[in-house]
Amino acid sequence: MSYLLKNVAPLGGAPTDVLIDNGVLAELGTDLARGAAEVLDADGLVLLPGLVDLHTHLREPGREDAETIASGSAAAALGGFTAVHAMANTNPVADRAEIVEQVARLGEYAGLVEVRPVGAVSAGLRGETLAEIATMARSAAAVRVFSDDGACVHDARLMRRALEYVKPFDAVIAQHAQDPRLADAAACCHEGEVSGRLGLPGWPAVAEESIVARDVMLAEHTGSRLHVCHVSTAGTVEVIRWAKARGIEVTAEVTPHHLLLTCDLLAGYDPLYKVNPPLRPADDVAALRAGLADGTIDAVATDHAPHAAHDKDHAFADAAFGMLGLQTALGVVAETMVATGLLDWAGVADRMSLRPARIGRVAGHGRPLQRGEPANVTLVDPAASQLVDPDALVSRSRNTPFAGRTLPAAVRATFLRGRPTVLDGKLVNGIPA
Ligand SMILES: NC(=O)N[C@@H](CC(=O)O)C(=O)O
Repeated sequence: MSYLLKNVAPLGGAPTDVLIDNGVLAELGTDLARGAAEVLDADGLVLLPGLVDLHTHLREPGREDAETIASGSAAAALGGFTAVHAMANTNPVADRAEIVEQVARLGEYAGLVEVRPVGAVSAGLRGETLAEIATMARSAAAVRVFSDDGACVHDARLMRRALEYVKPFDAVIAQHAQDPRLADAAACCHEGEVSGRLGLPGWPAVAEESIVARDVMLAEHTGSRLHVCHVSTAGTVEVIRWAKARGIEVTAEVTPHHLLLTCDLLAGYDPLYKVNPPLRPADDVAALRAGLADGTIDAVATDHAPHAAHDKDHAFADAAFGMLGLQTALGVVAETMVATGLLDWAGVADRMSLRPARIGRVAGHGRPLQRGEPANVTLVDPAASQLVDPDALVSRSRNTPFAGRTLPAAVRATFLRGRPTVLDGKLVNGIPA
């Protein structure tokens, strides 16, 4: 099947026609002949390289009540993604070849996005001994991102070893930066005025910043690649800016929710706003936006963290950490970065596709929109808007913090290797069972 996108704006630039044929962008130009292709009127639509998420919790194996690889893949495709990285904090933990290979295989069966498994850094995410990094890197899943996300690799010696170990595989350590000695187990919100007012134990910003400062020095010492997950404070942005200026190989991501929401939302003790790292004050949000705009923060990553109602609907202190993100990410970025003039659509493509694909070494994704490139692309209507209705999301969970908000822009179509997974804003093959 081939598709002719009529009058589409690649990266928001001048309108042109794009022919998708044989899995690739076969032709770009004005007034292309339709031939046997199905024509999609793309007037006013922006063509982006398919979005790539560095940080997705798909919950399979182990918590299929909250999400499966198929349901999470469907949410991703509807959100405009063509590749996602499945975090390792599953049950069993993805700390060896059999598990990462199974995750990749289930992703292929679902066939909606490329599912790139993340391997654990430490065995069982316990932070004591290294996981089977080499066998995961050499396995059929060819893991290139390793992370204990949900837990910090807090032991400096283990972190140093992990950085050294991944280097020959050109892989990266994605660190959940949070010193467990500074952010104790009971902490559940930003430490500051808000934690005092609500009477909740808080996480100080320095628990994140001190680990990032240490890790960039370890990355410099080892000459390895470090990636900082979900940056949440202005101080972390400063440390990364300094490290990059020094030539250290560090990259970083920010989540959509940290770009939009502040800890003021916690006033009603609604557990939907409970997330790790926590929502921060407005000054931090402004610094995160500025850091993403100037490229200090390389990527937007969703940290899509589905939780079943029986884990999330509790008193604030007892509820699970995490928020859905895949289906709302682009809208939140459009609101916080495009509508504010901080990024144009080419900038969105860079932060949500090109750079994350490069960081994760995801072949065939995050490529320039040029003839011959794999047709992993998404069509966005920048003039549309979407009302977030939790019941309309295809995730198995409902824990979106954006319910009732109207977000700008809407994904109209997503193509994976030339095949549409989403058309007219709907899954081509319906919602997976
Ligand atoms: N980001 C989150 O709030 N939750 C994550 C893991 C984590 O605690 O970081 C999850 O797996 O639910």
